[in-house]
Amino acid sequence: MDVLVVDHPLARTRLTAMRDARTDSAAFRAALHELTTMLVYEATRGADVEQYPIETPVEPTTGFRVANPPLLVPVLRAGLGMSDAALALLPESSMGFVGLARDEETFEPRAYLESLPADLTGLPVIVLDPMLATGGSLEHCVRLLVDRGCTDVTVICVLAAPEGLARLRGSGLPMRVVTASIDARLNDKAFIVPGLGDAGDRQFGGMPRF
Ligand SMILES: O=P(O)(O)OC[C@H]1O[C@H](OP(=O)(O)OP(=O)(O)O)[C@H](O)[C@@H]1O
Ligand SMILES: O=c1cc[nH]c(=O)[nH]1
Ligand SMILES: [Mg+2]
Repeated sequence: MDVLVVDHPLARTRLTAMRDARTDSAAFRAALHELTTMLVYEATRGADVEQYPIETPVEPTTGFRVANPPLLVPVLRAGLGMSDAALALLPESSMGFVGLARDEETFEPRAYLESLPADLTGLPVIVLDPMLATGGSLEHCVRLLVDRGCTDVTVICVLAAPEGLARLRGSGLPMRVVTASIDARLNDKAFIVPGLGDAGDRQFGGMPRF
């Protein structure tokens, strides 16, 4: 499983804002939006393009467009904060939605929404979720996609724990991961350390559990 760590200086400053406990929800959402732009930009570097003729005000030339725009799948809630930035860079993309809430006793994901095309054969998919902790949520999500025939999955997250990466690797599911950081470990509540807390709560409110 390929893992790309995007450690561009401007990505690091946005990640720092997200980690900082003093950052309020509005600033957290703004940093996530900007960081997502950078992650999607790097994740799509190898995307196939097709050429088509255009005319500048001066003369005809060759234009380029993404040959097969990916389906974007934010994992609710926290992935919602990445969807606007991804869709802005990939305006021809369509979107699917998966809603998962991790049980904070068992750390297993509970699914509450699955809105995906029935057949994903031949369609690349970009999954958006800021946090890869135990990997249970993203394994569940990627399995939904692979069960629908998808063979080209890119998971974009802000932070990845080594434990989550190992779980995804061990799942044998076809995917690559693009992240801004591989953090040190999980704590005894399965939160990423040093992490940034609960990415859903920091965007949308909620009670701290870490
Ligand atoms: O790798 P895991 O151990 O499965 O944990 C990661 C999941 O936890 C967070 O969502 P959460 O369940 O808190 O839901 P939320 O987005 O509604 O806050 C996060 O956005 C991931 O989906
Ligand atoms: O550190 C973590 C782990 C799971 N979910 C989060 O939002 N943060
Ligand atoms: Mg949460």
